[in-house]
Amino acid sequence: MTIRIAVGGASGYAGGELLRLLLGHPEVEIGALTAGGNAGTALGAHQPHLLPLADRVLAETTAEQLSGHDVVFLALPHGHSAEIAARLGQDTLVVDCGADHRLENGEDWTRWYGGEHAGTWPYGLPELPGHRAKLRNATRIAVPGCYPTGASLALAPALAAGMVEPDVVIVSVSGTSGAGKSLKPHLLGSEVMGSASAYGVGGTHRHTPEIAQNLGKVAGEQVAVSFTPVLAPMPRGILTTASAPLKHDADPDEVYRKAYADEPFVHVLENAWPATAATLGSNAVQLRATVDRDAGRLVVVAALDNLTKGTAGAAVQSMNIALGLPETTGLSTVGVAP
Ligand SMILES: NC(=O)C1=CN([C@@H]2O[C@H](COP(=O)(O)OP(=O)(O)OC[C@H]3O[C@@H](n4cnc5c(N)ncnc54)[C@H](OP(=O)(O)O)[C@@H]3O)[C@@H](O)[C@H]2O)C=CC1
Ligand SMILES: CC(=O)N[C@@H](CCC(=O)OP(=O)(O)O)C(=O)O
Repeated sequence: MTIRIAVGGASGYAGGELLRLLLGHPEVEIGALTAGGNAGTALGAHQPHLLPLADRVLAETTAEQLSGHDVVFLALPHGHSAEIAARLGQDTLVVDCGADHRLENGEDWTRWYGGEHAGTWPYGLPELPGHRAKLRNATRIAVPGCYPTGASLALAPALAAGMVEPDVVIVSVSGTSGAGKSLKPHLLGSEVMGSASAYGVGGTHRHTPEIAQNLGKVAGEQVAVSFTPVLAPMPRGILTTASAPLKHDADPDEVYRKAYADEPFVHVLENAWPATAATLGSNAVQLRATVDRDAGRLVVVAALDNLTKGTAGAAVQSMNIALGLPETTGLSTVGVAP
């Protein structure tokens, strides 16, 4: 079977990671590649690591350019996917790496992103209960945000087991590629190098409602989420530390190992603590949970690559499920270290 794919936003970080993974996918043929202002230039000028595609010329991001493919990946800024998807038939699988279709509550969307909600699509985090089944045969998929992936996988097993109170604290350290390629004042090299800085402090980051949505479903009740993102001087990776008050005593190793026993991409570590370097370029999430007895809290640490499992890897994994391919096709769990 040859799956013809197109990538909207191929010059960006998420688009580049999608193409890196898709070049290694045995069932895929790469069709149209599009961009915004960089349309008309060669992909090699933006993605020098994607040598086999270096001479491809980027087209404008329009539904016409993206139509005629089996799968269209959209790695565009927020707000661009609904209009394009509406003009691609339901026989095309559209996988949106942006946030437009992740939230279920339209009021949440308007509060956190502004404007009208474009609707909710099946959510590309199959490791959360109930999601894998909804991805099978889906024709529209919303890829999770990079922070919600680590935070949700870190806390879901404990909340599902009733082990902790629905009142969680999450601090996630992210590499700079999480912010995309466009120039942002706080991301100038001289501001970022040699310094770690918190942002979106005080419950103001737009991933907070997405995390609360995921955890609330697992817990079966509303979960209070305090989330603080931290920018760190590294290109890729997210290290999340999550904690919650213990409700009853249980062995976290057992709870977490059981929850993820059949998951090919979630690795519950036994001897080491998760580190971002070990997940670079891989679709793996490393996790480990423990109990801080003096504080009466569960503490979980999770590491992933924001561009792989945090975006493009989740997109390819979700495509595999939707098309009935083995879920791990074209995806590696081998990282790069040191
Ligand atoms: N980076 C990450 O870790 C994650 C990113 N995402 C999401 O993926 C999407 C892409 O992010 P990322 O790759 O980081 O961003 P980048 O800024 O690196 O890339 C954006 C891409 O979109 C194109 N683009 C920009 N404006 C327009 C426009 N008006 N019309 C058409 N195309 C346009 C750009 O083309 P050009 O080069 O011509 O400007 C580029 O190809 C976003 O929605 C982001 O939120 C999700 C999870 C994690
Ligand atoms: C380091 C950094 O800036 N990270 C981004 C999160 C990127 C992400 O997951 O993107 P979505 O916009 O698709 O939700 C941020 O905090 O906005």
